[in-house]
Amino acid sequence: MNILDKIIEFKAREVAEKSSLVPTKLLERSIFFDSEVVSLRQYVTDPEKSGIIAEFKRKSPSKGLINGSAKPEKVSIGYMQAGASALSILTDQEFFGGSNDDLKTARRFNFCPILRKDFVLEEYQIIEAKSIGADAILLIAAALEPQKLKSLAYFAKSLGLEVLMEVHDADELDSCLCDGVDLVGVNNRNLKTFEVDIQTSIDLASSIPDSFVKVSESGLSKVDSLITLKNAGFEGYLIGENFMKTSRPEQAAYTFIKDFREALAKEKVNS
Ligand SMILES: O=P(O)(O)OC[C@@H](O)[C@@H](O)c1c[nH]c2ccccc12
Repeated sequence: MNILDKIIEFKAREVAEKSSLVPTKLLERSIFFDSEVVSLRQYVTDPEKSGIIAEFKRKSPSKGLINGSAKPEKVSIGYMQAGASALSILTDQEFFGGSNDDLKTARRFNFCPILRKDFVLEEYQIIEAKSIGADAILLIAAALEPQKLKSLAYFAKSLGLEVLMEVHDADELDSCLCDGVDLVGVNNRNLKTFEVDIQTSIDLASSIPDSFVKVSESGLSKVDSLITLKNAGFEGYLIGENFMKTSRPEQAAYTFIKDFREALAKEKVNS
């Protein structure tokens, strides 16, 4: 059984348990439930912004512990001050050390789009995402049957949430793309083998129709890679570990975004 299968199996049990303990009626009473959604799509494509979706991630199955002491309030505020377009907050506890509280904390301190990073299998989790203050959810093609992914995407839309659909190859893209999706994320990391290669994004770029915002995810640590991705049509760049592995993720984001902006300015002058 690969790691993705393991996560899905665990998550299915977790959701079944949670939904029997906390009914959706209760989730719908949250103060966040009726608050307005901040558009991830809009912030990522805003030419004034960097396009970087900065992620709060304490650990991962591929890297183990990444940061054991980071505080979501400090890091999320710092990420946004550094010039990130949006936040991605891991809420999976078992495999990534995250929590719904991390996302709620980020929500309280920031006005910006927040992506709930988790393994969504059921509508229940989408209602939950809304109840903790998320603006967008992730739907992973490798974790869902195409019909299920599509129906979850439309359900998210019906709650006003935006959808980032994650793919790893052309088959996933072809079978899952639908207009319930707002952004398409190409994961450079194969969730089954953990191999990382930004060529995955480059290869898929031209197959993603222009009506979807293109986001490249994972393994991004070099400004040069972002420039290459931008030239290939990507407007969003999801970065976690490169910031989180340092003792001050917000400072790492600041330096990286500053360097990215300078490199872009240079490119403009030279072209
Ligand atoms: O830490 P990285 O290599 O910068 O990657 C961030 C993000 O792309 C990664 O955390 C991620 C991409 N898709 C996921 C699905 C579930 C959990 C995590 C992820």
